[in-house]
Amino acid sequence: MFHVYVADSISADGLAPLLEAENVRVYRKGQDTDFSYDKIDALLVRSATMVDEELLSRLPNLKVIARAGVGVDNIDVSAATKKGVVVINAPDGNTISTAEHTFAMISSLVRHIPQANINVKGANWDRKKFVGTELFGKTLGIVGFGRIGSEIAKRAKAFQMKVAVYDPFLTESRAEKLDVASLSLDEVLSTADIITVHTPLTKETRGLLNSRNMSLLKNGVFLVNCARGGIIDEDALLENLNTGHVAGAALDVFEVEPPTKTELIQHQNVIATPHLGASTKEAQYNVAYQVSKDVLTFLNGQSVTTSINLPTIPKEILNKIRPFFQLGKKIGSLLSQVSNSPVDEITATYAGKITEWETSIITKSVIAGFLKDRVDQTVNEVNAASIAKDRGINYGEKHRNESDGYSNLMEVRAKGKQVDLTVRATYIEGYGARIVHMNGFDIDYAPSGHLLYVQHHDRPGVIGQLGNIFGKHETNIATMHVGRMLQGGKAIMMLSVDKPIEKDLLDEILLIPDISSALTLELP
Ligand SMILES: NC(=O)c1ccc[n+]([C@@H]2O[C@H](COP(=O)([O-])OP(=O)(O)OC[C@H]3O[C@@H](n4cnc5c(N)ncnc54)[C@H](O)[C@@H]3O)[C@@H](O)[C@H]2O)c1
Ligand SMILES: O=C(O)[C@H](O)COP(=O)(O)O
Repeated sequence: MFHVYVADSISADGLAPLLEAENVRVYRKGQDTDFSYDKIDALLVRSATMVDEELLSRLPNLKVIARAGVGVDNIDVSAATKKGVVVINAPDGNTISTAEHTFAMISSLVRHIPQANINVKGANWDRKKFVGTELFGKTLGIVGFGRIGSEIAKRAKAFQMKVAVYDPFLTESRAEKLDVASLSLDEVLSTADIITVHTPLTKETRGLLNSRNMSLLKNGVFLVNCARGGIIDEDALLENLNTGHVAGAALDVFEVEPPTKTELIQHQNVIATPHLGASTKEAQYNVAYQVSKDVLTFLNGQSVTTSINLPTIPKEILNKIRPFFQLGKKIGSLLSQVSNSPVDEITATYAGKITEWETSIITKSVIAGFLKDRVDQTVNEVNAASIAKDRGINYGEKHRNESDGYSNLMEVRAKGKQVDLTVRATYIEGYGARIVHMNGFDIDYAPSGHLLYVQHHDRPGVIGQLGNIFGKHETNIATMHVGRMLQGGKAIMMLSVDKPIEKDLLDEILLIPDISSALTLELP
């Protein structure tokens, strides 16, 4: 049974996939109290809950954090990553609602609708006080031209506005396709009549509009922030509102929520909403349904494509690489068990069809498999890189053309001062994963279950003696594969058996004169 804790107010209809799943129990904050933090497998939040190191330390069993929305600035993603916790979000479920809210804010701002509404409700009729500005023909500056920014541009076009955009990641072809002028930030600031920001909040975008560059703004400009508090510096904004350089501001988000800067909120030319961009029935259903389905998929052992801290791989490709991903874990574990001295470098080399796909996640699975039994914490492809770094293990990957006749080939080399191990493997559709090479020996075996790895001399009778010992200990040999370089030279053997190999059996095998080493291996 999986335990899911819903920490913020999330649409109950959208939670249906989790609520209806037989292997999941959902606990909602304030409603269900019969749960313990140490059992929670998945945590669902919006922007209210701060998922910091302290909260993470109270959730030792946590596997996934789901943000029912876009912004993950309330989640310490790097702390989650270190703990091997996957972070997912619902990137497009609230795009339309937020774009519509932004446009409602722009219209309200330039026509003073909120102020006029209060005026009329106060039994006044001050028509002269609320003379507005038309949108027609004006330039809308959009800073951050992703999902929401581009939806706003479409709406601005319908109002016959010109659109000037700043986004360092915007390609020329996309700007052309959406018929917007792609400019520098300073150019947007100095030409637009209304400016709206739609970037995530990052260290680069905090204070993106600040006291320095606000001097470039046109006199009488309107500013809008429905993205994240802090992208427009609030102190600089207040100063420019007070001088009248900025004619008005529409704010849905604040540096601190609820906002504490009363002078800014109370300013007669500021209109404000309490972080309502995504607050529609439709958006809330969309984001809740999207993350519920993804959390369920993830808990049931399948991969998801909306992860923040894993490479984003399309589902069809993910299905194709899944066998290699599993094989990567096995190879990592095999190398870890075979190497008896420290490894400080792991290199995965890919050849064949597999090089057409994203291989970085497979390399991370190799590292996770290698580290799994060596560290006292959860290791998976999310935190494998940071754990490897902490342990001084460098890793890398290469692609090469020659695949030794296999349609796909994976080679992993683990090197240290006293160790240099190489394993090659392939995956054959309908047949499964095979290790085809180990440390200079060609071989062919399935890497799973209870195995015995033997290094010996290729002499008559070795296999017979070994078989007798297994028979005496009533341990059935399921498969046996032998590899040698030269007749009568060094050779290796890989046996798979039906149950774990006991110590006294192993000790007897080691007494066979032509066997130089024998190592039991357990693979997933
Ligand atoms: N008010 C709300 O309720 C609400 C709702 C949804 C999203 N949001 C906020 O809006 C943000 C944008 O959402 P989205 O879905 O459009 O995200 P998105 O990822 O599709 O778009 C963000 C864009 O910002 C651009 N960008 C990144 N760094 C930049 C920089 N330094 N300068 C200029 N552009 C930069 C990116 O290239 C990208 O195109 C979210 O991160 C979230 O914080 C707020
Ligand atoms: O990033 C988001 O998705 C929005 O800011 C919405 O936040 P909310 O889920 O708290 O409304």
